[in-house]
Amino acid sequence: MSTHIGANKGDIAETVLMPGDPLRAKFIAENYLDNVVQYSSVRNMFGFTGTYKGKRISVQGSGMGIPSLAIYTTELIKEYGVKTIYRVGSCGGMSPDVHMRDVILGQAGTTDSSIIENTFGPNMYYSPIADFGLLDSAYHTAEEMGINTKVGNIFAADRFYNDEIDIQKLIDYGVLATEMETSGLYLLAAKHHIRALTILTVSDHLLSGEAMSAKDRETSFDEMIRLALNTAVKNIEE
Ligand SMILES: O=P(O)(O)O[C@H]1O[C@H](CO)[C@@H](O)[C@H]1O
Ligand SMILES: O=c1cc[nH]c(=O)[nH]1
Repeated sequence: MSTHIGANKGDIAETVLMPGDPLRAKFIAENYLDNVVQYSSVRNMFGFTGTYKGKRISVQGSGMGIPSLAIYTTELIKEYGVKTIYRVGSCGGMSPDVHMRDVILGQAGTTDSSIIENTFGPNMYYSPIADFGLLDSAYHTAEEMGINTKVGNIFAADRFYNDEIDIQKLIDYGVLATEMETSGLYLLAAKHHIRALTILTVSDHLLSGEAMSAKDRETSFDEMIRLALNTAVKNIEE
């Protein structure tokens, strides 16, 4: 067991899908994986291992925000040997070019989180980016599956509710959508030399004010989940 994950060594696959919502983790495990075993319920941040198309895959909730994601990501890597993480999240569309239910591949993570500065110190503006191999693979897998994707910069916000930030400036600079984890995931992936990719579904739109229900955020992201799983099986080596 690690501090926040109630699994034994070997219980967790080298490839992990990581939604923020632990109930989305449960939904993915129950509806998409075979031979499922729940390895953790610590803090109700559920984790499961099963198979998809014969390949071993785990699903682990990360919670909301970079501090929570960083706990699970670090323990998955350091305690359980995880090598590849796909974040499967909801997001708020920012750009007029993205619409409700669009699937977005996070090429890079902009953030107002302190994680960059508390890693590199002041005056070093490190750019956390996706693993290019996974990004390329997910993009082409989506094409094969007939899923239209948008690819670009994601804003990982430190606060969900923040009326003090210049959202319009981020939109003007091409940021597609906002969520709360991608920059932290990509930074930690770089630190620990693992692969990571964020795949998102637009659940809200900041320009139109449209918003999905909590139940839809838990259960209605079929395209994103199948894309993540199909990309994952292509990138598992054994
Ligand atoms: O749907 P998940 O994966 O939790 O992601 C988004 O939803 C949460 C906010 O509602 C934040 O975690 C944000 O990043
Ligand atoms: O607007 C949104 C929607 C989902 N997740 C976020 O973090 N922000």
